Amino acid sequence: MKITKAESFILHVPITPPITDAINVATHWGVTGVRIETDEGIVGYGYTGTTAKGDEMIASTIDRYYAPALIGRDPFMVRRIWDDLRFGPMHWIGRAGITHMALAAVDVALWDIMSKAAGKPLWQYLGGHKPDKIKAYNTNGGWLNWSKERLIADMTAMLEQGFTAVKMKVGKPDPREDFDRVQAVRKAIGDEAGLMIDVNQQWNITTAMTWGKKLEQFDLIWLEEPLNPDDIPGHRKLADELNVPIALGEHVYNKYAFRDYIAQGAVEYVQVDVTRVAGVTEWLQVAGLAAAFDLPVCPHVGDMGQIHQHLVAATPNAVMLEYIPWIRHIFEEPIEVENGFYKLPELPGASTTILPRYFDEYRVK
Ligand SMILES: O=C(NO)[C@H](O)[C@H](O)[C@H](O)CO
Ligand SMILES: [Mg+2]
Repeated sequence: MKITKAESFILHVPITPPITDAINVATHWGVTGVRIETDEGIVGYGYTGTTAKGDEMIASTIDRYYAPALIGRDPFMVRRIWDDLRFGPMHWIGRAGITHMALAAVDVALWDIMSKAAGKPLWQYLGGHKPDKIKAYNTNGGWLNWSKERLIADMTAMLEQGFTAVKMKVGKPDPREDFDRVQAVRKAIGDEAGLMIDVNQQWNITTAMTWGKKLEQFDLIWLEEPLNPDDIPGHRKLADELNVPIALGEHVYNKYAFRDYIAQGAVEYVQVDVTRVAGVTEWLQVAGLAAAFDLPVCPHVGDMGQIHQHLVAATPNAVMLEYIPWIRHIFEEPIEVENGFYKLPELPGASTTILPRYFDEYRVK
């Protein structure tokens, strides 16, 4: 099989109503990726996820440097192609961020093509582990711009829909407000429901130690991204001294950085995201690294779950998956959560095929 064409795309899908966390304001989700055609008529789609900023830099990396290098290549040589692009001209200007996310999009498209050619959903092409469903937790009712009343209403509604765990954002200017909101949510949802909190990197070590300790009483599943993602020693200190597991990974870009976090005992839930590391090829390596340390993988959903549902279904130490439904409607086979569990996709491929009408409607480039 040979690649005959590779062209980037940028879609901006509205988020209604807009949401905030401690460091992001998102009015649209950026679906920036690549559509790859082959001489056997199989078309692959791969993409990375943004808050609809910087997409043009990712797209131009694909069009100017990655696409020309793909023409004529066999998609099944995916790992050789990964090395060639990773250590190509873009290596000099970036081993993370823009150039790495552009490679993620290309790599996902190649795994989409290979599994389509095999007539299998990616989770079966990789070798299935969970036979029919994977556990979900819902983030889409816990945003930092939600009023306390809306927070409580959404959290209880999501649990009534069958979710057994929900996540809320903290990181307000005054941590006492965070404490009050977490206390109110825990009171409203009862002691049985699972609850995670996500700081989105807003605290320093002093705030994290002080308020992490105070929040222990609410029996949290994890404390997510409490500090700057480059502060490994700080997260190690929190992992040692707080009685709540530390979760992070959505801002960790490659297997070496995950190695440092894992080897230094600075992470307990590994949230490796296929759209932030360079695709399926690198995601599998990080999941294997976590497995060697008996750590659970719970991916962040920069892809909004379409690809990660496959990866979690194929990975023994992947225990559950975040659910945010902002863009599911644009896909040929949208993620489907029923009674708190993702139903596994059946169509061949990585569930990245975008419906033409939405491709046109949301395309900005
Ligand atoms: O932190 C997260 N999940 O754990 C969310 O991805 C972000 O809050 C949203 O994407 C908004 O940028
Ligand atoms: Mg997060």
